[in-house]
Amino acid sequence: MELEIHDVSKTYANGVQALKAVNLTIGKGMFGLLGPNGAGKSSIMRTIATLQTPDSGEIRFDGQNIFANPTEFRRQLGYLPQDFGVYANASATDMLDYFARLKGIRNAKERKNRIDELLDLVNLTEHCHKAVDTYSGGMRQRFGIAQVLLTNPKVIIVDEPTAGLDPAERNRFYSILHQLTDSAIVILSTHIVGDVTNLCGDMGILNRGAILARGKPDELVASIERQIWHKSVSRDELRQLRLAHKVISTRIVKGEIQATIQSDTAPATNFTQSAADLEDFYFSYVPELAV
Ligand SMILES: Nc1ncnc2c1ncn2[C@@H]1O[C@H](COP(=O)(O)OP(=O)(O)OP(=O)(O)O)[C@@H](O)[C@H]1O
Repeated sequence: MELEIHDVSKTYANGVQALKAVNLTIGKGMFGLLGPNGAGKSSIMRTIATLQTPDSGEIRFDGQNIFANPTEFRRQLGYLPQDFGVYANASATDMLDYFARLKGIRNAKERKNRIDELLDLVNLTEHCHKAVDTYSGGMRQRFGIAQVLLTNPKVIIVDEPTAGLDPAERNRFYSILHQLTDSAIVILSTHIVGDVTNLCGDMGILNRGAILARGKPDELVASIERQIWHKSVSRDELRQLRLAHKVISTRIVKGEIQATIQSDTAPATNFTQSAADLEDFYFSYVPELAV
């Protein structure tokens, strides 16, 4: 099972070049597409979902160009967009039944069994008769996943699914996604580094429409090991540091500014070396805006 994205570029009518020759080959399991707001994550997700065509380049699933027969590819696809609408007052069961019919599951018993199974998977059985538009954000996202899974898709795309979820709901959502990775390609787009750390065996960093880094999270972190240094600094010191060093991020820790620097050697005395993590790797490619 393989999804190959070759040299995919897209410029919108307003002149914004959202994708610049994106190349990615994605296999079974959870792939994290990490990038800041406006990086182009939704653009690549919508393109894979065949909702928009690239200006140039090609996307192949198991060797077949997905745009040659989009209807056929969509049968194997589950797409959870960033914002998906729900019908006022309809219960989860009724909506899933409606979508299952639309997707061609004609046998009523088969539909009921599949819906019961999915409601159980996403822990919504006890709420299945309540109107979906009264659900919390986390419940809605779990409902969205149930909807996506109705037809056992082989390629599942989830666009920033954990934005706005509280930590408990986020964990719950992770554990549902995790259960899908044995049998499908799952592409998760997110700007939350922790989502990728916790879930993904493979990842890419997208910024300004281009893939900046690609690999297994552990290996990417290992590539900057021993290069990460911290120090608490004043705003003036921070300004000076930026002139001479690669300050990749700053954080307020106990009311003080803690600067993180990437360097092969100690930048100066009083810096503490620390173990690198995925957030450091991310910021080494996508520097945060100066505070
Ligand atoms: N339909 C569109 N028409 C014109 N410009 C668009 C369109 N969709 C996205 N863009 C622009 O393309 C760029 C990439 O947007 P995209 O939504 O793909 O990024 P993103 O990484 O998903 O961001 P976010 O995390 O904010 O959703 C942005 O500059 C955005 O304003």
